[in-house]
Amino acid sequence: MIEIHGLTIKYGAAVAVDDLTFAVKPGQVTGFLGPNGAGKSSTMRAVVGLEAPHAGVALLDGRPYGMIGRPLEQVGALLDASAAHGGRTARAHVACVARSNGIGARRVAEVLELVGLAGVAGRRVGGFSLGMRQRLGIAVALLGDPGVLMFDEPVNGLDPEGIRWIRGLLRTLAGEGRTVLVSSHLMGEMEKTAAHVVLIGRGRLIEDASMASLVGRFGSLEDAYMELTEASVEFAAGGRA
Ligand SMILES: Nc1ncnc2c1ncn2[C@@H]1O[C@H](COP(=O)(O)OP(=O)(O)OP(=O)(O)O)[C@@H](O)[C@H]1O
Repeated sequence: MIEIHGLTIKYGAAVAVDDLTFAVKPGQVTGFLGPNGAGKSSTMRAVVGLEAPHAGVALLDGRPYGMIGRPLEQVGALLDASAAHGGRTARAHVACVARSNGIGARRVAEVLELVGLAGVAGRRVGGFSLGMRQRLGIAVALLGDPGVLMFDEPVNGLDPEGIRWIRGLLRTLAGEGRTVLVSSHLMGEMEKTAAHVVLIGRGRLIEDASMASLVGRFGSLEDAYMELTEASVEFAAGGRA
């Protein structure tokens, strides 16, 4: 379970996340949606201690990230697919993270197989496509077999097979009773994947509802999104139709 209570994150004078409160429950995929700059990544970063909130807290199963032992076994996160060192091989990258968390070589091979990179594990990450890097980031997120998983725009750069694979993976992870939070701008894909939606705009909560209720009210997730975010879009090319 992820609990966000009154979370406020500022960058200088700019408020990126503004008194945000919501909970992400285990056993279902929760889509984390909102326009560019809404504060999704900042919120996810706060959950894993990469942002110091101005106010409020982000809790993992009741405790802040800094208070949990063996963090990789509690929470896995894909936040930035470009985070891996380009000069390392995929296997070396995952093994390096594994070693520093007391995780053995067998699990390294397992997660590389799971994300479809076993055949290229000896290649340098610098030569990987965006989709391959996403898969590598997902491998690292899964390394500790954590109960909480966060994926920031994981389908970016993935081919259709990869997008379908992610959909199945997220559903399977949630079906195993894990807490799964995933951000995306692809409404059609989210409608197929998530059972619950947290929608934010300008750092504030707009909607926290089941997918079924949103689709029931608006006809589709895209229509729900367009209507509910109308007042919160900061960047719209040529104005909004
Ligand atoms: N390190 C930073 N320094 C300054 N401002 C930042 C920083 N990170 C994010 N911001 C600002 O905070 C706001 C929220 O950004 P954030 O990346 O959390 O939004 P997002 O919802 O993930 O957006 P997107 O959908 O475009 O990825 C934006 O206005 C952004 O410019």
